[in-house]
Amino acid sequence: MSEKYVVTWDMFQMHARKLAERLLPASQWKGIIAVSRGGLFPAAVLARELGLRHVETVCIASYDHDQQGELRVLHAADTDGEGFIVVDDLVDTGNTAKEIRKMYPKAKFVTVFAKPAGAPLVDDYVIDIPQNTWIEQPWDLGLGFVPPIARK
Ligand SMILES: O=P(O)(O)OC[C@H]1O[C@H](OP(=O)(O)OP(=O)(O)O)[C@H](O)[C@@H]1O
Ligand SMILES: Nc1nc2[nH]cnc2c(=O)[nH]1
Ligand SMILES: [Mg+2]
Repeated sequence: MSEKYVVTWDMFQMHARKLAERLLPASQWKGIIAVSRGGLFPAAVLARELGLRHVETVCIASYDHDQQGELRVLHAADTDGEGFIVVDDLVDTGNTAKEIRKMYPKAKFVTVFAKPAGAPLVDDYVIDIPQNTWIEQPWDLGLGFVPPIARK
């Protein structure tokens, strides 16, 4: 990836809240299925904003680099997705989204960020990100010392 897009916690929360607004009225939903792990973060925001307390997970692990695209399902919520919001933090190639759609055909599948290859696979998302850009999520970052510009 040639570019980087750094996301802070407050921007993430702001975008996730915008997603929540588009999921009103909340009464239409039985609950949320978070695509763990990235989807746990927007799921918490949606659950809070929409007053939903039924939160399930689908736990997916990607294989090694030499087996790119292969996914292993470690745990799945037992439903066809009817009345559920399935949420992930982002869609990139769309490989994860394809698998999720097969598992929960009746759910509404949303993400906070979407790159062009994956965007057609989600029902809604908030922020467009170019395909060549790596999204740095706040839970993968930490505060660190930055040396003064003038220091040699
Ligand atoms: O559209 P794709 O190319 O499939 O990529 C999107 C997926 O990649 C990331 O998860 P990752 O597999 O890194 O695992 P994690 O959520 O446990 O960090 C992200 O949270 C999405 O689930
Ligand atoms: N953090 C992060 N995880 C990803 N998984 C697939 N694409 C991305 C990305 O751009 N950022
Ligand atoms: Mg993920």
